[in-house]
Amino acid sequence: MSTITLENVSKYYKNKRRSGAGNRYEVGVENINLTIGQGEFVFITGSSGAGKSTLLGLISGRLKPDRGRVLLDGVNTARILPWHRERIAPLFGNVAQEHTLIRKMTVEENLLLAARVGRRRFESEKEMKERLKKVLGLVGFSGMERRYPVEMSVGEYRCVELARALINSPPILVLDEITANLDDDSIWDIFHLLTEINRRGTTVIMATHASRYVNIMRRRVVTLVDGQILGDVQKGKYGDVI
Ligand SMILES: Nc1ncnc2c1ncn2[C@@H]1O[C@H](COP(=O)(O)OP(=O)(O)OP(=O)(O)O)[C@@H](O)[C@H]1O
Repeated sequence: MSTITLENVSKYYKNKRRSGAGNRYEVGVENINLTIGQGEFVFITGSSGAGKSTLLGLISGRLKPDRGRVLLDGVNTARILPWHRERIAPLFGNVAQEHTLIRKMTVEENLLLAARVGRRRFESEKEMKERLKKVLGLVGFSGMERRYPVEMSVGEYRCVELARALINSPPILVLDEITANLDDDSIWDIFHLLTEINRRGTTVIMATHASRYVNIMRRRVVTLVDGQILGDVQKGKYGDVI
């Protein structure tokens, strides 16, 4: 079980566009206080540049806060010694905004690579392949092990990335804009899939612009504006601010 807590967390970037006496730093997020319990389904919303990707990076440990603390089950992740960081990585299954399957590898090769470098210990190659079959079945991709990324639609590609994120059975999924550029049917398929994964106990944290779907799903909605949380509403709607 993993509870994520952010206490007064800020993240700044060096401002590359600075000219003359402008700001030296760009705000990624500022003074974020947020707790997400195991098994929650949370949408992170906000306009472009509001800080969604930064927040997801801080949650999954990809980014380090400049101020404040990120706690996992009460343990400050900054205090975890480098050689113990590998304990954090298996907690998160990530799907990034960019497409990240390896083009020259089949679906099976992509997923097995993630299983081998992931820190979940499979007892045997057989167990790993059984897990591969299971996650491909879950995303509706049974029997497609030999396909290459170029042979897939964007929606199928996203499902395979989800399967890859799930192969090591992480308790938390962190998803950044994974339904961008998908047609309605594919978006629905992914939301149904995520609902099912969440029903089985996995925390789902998802940055999205898909307002229509957020409004239908009625889950917790965290709204960011200029790097700050302006809304955090259970069974919320897109753009709810409190
Ligand atoms: N690597 C970086 N270097 C400099 N500034 C950055 C960097 N990454 C993000 N920023 C800035 O931090 C702010 C928040 O960016 P972030 O990508 O987290 O927003 P976002 O809500 O995910 O946006 P989008 O919906 O466009 O993906 C923006 O002003 C952005 O320009």
